[in-house]
Amino acid sequence: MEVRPLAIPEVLLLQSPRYKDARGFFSETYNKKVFAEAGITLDFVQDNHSLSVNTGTIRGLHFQSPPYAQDKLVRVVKGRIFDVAVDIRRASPTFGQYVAAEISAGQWNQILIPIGFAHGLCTLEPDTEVVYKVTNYYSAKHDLGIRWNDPQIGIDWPVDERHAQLSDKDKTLPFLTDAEVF
Ligand SMILES: Cc1cn([C@H]2C[C@H](O)[C@@H](COP(=O)(O)OP(=O)(O)O[C@H]3O[C@@H](C)C(=O)[C@@H](O)[C@H]3O)O2)c(=O)[nH]c1=O
Repeated sequence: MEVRPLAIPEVLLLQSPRYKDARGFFSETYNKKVFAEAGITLDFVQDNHSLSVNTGTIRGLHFQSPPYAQDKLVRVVKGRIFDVAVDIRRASPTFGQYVAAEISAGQWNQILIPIGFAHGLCTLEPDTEVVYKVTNYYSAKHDLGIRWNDPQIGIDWPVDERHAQLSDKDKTLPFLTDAEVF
C-alpha cells in the first residue's frame, strides 16, 4: 500500500493494489496488518455508504465532537468526488486551513481524515457512491459541522454556489468562528 501525506501531513492519501483479470478486479481495501505496517493503527467500528444522485452535491463540513470523534477512511466505489479535510484543531499551526484531493473509483485511492478535521465532499459525477469506515459510532448529539462556503476557510469548490446541492442542515451550519471545534 502506498501512503502519501497531503500538504497538511496528518491527512493521508492511500493506494491499495488492485489486481485485474478477465473477470474484473480484486482489492483489499482495508487490512489491519498492512495498515499497522504503514503506521496506521485505528479501530474502525462502523462502515457508511452514501449515494449522491447529482453532480455538484456537497456534503459537509462535518465532524463529531468527543467522546464520539471519528477518524474516517473514505473511498469511492462509483464516480468521483472532490474531498476536503479542514484542520479544526485550535492549537494547530494549520488551524482553519484545508487540503483537498480527488478520490474516485477509477483511481481506486482512499483518503484518511483524522480526528480534529472537518470533512466535506463534492460529487463530480452523477450517481456517485462513497464508502467510508469510521472509528466511532454515530451520535446525533455530537454530530457537528461548519458552513461549506465559510470565507475564512475559502475552499475552492468545483461547483458554484448557484448549482451546489446541499441538505437543509448543511445550508445553515455555523461558520468556523462560531463552531465548537477541537
Ligand atoms: C452520518 C450518519 C447519519 N445517519 C443518519 C442521520 C440522517 O437521518 C441521515 C443522513 O445524515 P446526514 O445528512 O448527516 O448524512 P451526510 O450528510 O452524508 O453525512 C456525512 O457527511 C460526510 C461528509 C461525513 O464526513 C460523514 O461523517 C457524515 O457526516 O442518516 C446515521 O444513521 N448514521 C450516521 O453515521
